[in-house]
Amino acid sequence: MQIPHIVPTQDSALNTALTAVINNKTKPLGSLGSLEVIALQIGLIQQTTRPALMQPAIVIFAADHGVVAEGISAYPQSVTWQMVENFLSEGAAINVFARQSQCSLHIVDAGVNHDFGTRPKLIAKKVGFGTKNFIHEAAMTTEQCATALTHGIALIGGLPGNIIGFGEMGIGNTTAAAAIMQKITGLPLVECVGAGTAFDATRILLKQSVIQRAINHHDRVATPLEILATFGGFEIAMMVGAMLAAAERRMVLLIDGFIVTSALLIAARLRPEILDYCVFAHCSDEHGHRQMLTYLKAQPLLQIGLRLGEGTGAALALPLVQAAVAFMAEMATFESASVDAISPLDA
Ligand SMILES: Cc1cc2ncn([C@H]3O[C@H](COP(=O)(O)O)[C@@H](O)[C@H]3O)c2cc1C
Ligand SMILES: O=C(O)c1cccnc1
Repeated sequence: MQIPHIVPTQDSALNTALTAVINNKTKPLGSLGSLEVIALQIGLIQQTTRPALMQPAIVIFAADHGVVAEGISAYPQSVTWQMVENFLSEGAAINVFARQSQCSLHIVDAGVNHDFGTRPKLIAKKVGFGTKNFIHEAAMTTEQCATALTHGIALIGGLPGNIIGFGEMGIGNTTAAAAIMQKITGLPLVECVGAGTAFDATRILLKQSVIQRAINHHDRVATPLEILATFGGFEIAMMVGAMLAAAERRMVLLIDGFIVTSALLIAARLRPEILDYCVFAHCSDEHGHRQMLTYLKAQPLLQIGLRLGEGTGAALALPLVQAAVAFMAEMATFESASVDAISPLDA
């Protein structure tokens, strides 16, 4: 398997040209805040002073986790496939928000512990019926990890647009994401473990001790791909492949919450240039997400107490990203609108 090659977006001449376009719009300098940062970023990604977003898509990667046997989630594993059914019948939060943001939604079975049969609307990329319990053995084999990455890479070729939001579904995956976070960032485990779907302190303590035992058990695991195969999930590995391929294709990557960002931690360790292509939709209320974002030097767009996943933060932030590109394309300049620009004394 070939890890996609990603080109850094930095280009000082284009940066200057884009900054001039942004600053010539009829507004005080810098007054559109984060939208200006995103407009500049997308101009650099698309290598143009006239960026445009087409056919936005959100892809939900679903899979199950063997570590649920340790009681780390408040919900049973069956919820994963039941929620996939809910996505397919358009009843989940992400269906509502994707409709509202007018983006297409794609659901991938990366490794759910359920036989869905043949379903036209479900993208069947099942690597296995859930991962192994990583407290005893690696969650997946090296081959399964490579297969998941390869499927993720291939999926991107089937998308017509130039912006992709990442979402996930998998009972137990906040435990996998917390383990990945600890291994990649080196932060103390207590900083990495949050409640997930649970709300009782006892379960958080249980999660911490399960992950600590697993980390001790797999004490030689060090490279990003080893970390992914040992502690990850099929949906997380498939997201890593899809993220790398999307950045290679110069798409905008809309990053959702805690689990999606854990996939990005792996992708960024493999290809640091990927961060040039990422827009961070929100800061989740999941304990640990803020620290992950700080580690990646990321500025999230929203902080509205979300802790759901599914790509809901990405769907909600999409209109803001579209607004950034729209103001570049549609706002008048000081010259075209005959508005007096900044006076030379203050310039
Ligand atoms: C009904 C329901 C819908 C969800 N949609 C996303 N998640 C979120 O919660 C799960 C992770 O939390 P934990 O690690 O505690 O199991 C993931 O499936 C995530 O996408 C859901 C969870 C539930 C219960
Ligand atoms: O931040 C997230 O994406 C998240 C948090 C809790 C549960 N599921 C997802």
